[in-house]
Amino acid sequence: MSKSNTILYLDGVSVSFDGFRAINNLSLVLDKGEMRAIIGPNGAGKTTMMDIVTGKTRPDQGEVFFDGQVDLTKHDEAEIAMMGIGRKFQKPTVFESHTIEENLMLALKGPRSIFPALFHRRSVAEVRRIDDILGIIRLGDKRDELAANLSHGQKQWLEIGMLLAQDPKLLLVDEPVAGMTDAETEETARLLRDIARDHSVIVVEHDMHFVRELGVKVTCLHEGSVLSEGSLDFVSADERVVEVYLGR
Ligand SMILES: Nc1ncnc2c1ncn2[C@@H]1O[C@H](COP(=O)(O)OP(=O)(O)OP(=O)(O)O)[C@@H](O)[C@H]1O
Repeated sequence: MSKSNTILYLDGVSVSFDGFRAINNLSLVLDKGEMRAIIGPNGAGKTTMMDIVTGKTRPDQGEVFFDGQVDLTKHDEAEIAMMGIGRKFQKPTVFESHTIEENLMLALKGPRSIFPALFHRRSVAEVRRIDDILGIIRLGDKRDELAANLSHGQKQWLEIGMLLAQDPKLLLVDEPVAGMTDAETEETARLLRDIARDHSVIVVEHDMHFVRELGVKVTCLHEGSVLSEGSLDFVSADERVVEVYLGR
């Protein structure tokens, strides 16, 4: 299969830990601009797959390409992040004692130290970029509030905003709606759909109501490989998916 027009291309990828194959001949292709939902039971290999993409774990075998041509197995975590793969872990890690705007400024500045990031004069371009991100993450009216005062769901949105501030091409988002209210969950689906208009996105999630709201192609992983792939209706009707995951 051709890699051109793909943002992520995994073919025949395997990785073992102490002889146990956590990822087993996994092939998964994400087109440029696509948003994909990844589902599957505990231990299916979802986190390990993301660890391989971000360079945290090296595969024993297989091809892992980003943006059609970059061989990710030849790069380390820091290089991969710089190339434009951003990852959001499940637990929000915002700077609680800083305002929403300061959190976004820190993210815009990336690896620079906190002091200059917070106290240098904001350029017009930076202010505009922060305005855009605040709009996308539904926190436009909370700019000067402390992050500590946000709800759990809003903290998740802020962290997604911090990811956007680094201008990634591909976002990996791990269980974004765990612990959110129903209203926040639905808003998160809309928010990610907005982001997916100009980014490629992979969302790992167990909440099937949320996955339905995303309205994208679904991949179900099981024992380190793809068990089923297609629309949510197709995947949920797959007896093997019902047996190992949905029917539980
Ligand atoms: N560093 C490691 N050392 C040993 N085993 C590991 C390691 N990382 C993952 N595993 C094993 O690999 C398998 C896949 O784990 P992984 O965390 O990728 O699954 P997951 O689909 O993300 O599950 P969950 O939904 O619970 O997050 C599991 O059996 C896990 O115990």
